[in-house]
Amino acid sequence: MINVRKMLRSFGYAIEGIVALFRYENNARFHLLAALVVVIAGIIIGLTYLDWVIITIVVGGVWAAEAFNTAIEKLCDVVSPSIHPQIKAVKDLAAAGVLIMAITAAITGVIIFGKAIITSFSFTF
Ligand SMILES: Nc1ncnc2c1ncn2[C@@H]1O[C@H](COP(=O)(O)OP(=O)(O)OP(=O)(O)O)[C@@H](O)[C@H]1O
Repeated sequence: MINVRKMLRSFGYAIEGIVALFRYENNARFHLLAALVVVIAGIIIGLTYLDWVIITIVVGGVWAAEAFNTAIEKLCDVVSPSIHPQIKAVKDLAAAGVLIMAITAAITGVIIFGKAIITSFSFTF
């Protein structure tokens, strides 16, 4: 049996996590702002249906990576508040995950917006 009440409670905790992520985490706020700029630019330039699907997946990926990274950082700070080489490795790897996803998003953006700009230019001339 699926316990719907338990599912709704878990959903509420996840929403609390999203609110905390964007309220307190500087990098997450930057990624939120970046996504906003992308959406505005996408509307202005008139991206296609498929472009929006890809951008949605990539933006969601960056935010999710940021959430996992923040969770790992917080866990590390509880487990080992003092300096430890393994904690450094864990935090650096978690941060690498975000960077990899952010670079992927940036490359995706260049490809999608590059194509859209070239297409609109070839219409103008
Ligand atoms: N306990 C620790 N032991 C060893 N190195 C650490 C430790 N805590 C942090 N570091 C090093 O400092 C880097 C930054 O860690 P920190 O927890 O300050 O993350 P941050 O990216 O600055 O995020 P935030 O600003 O949200 O705290 C880590 O990637 C790691 O290299």
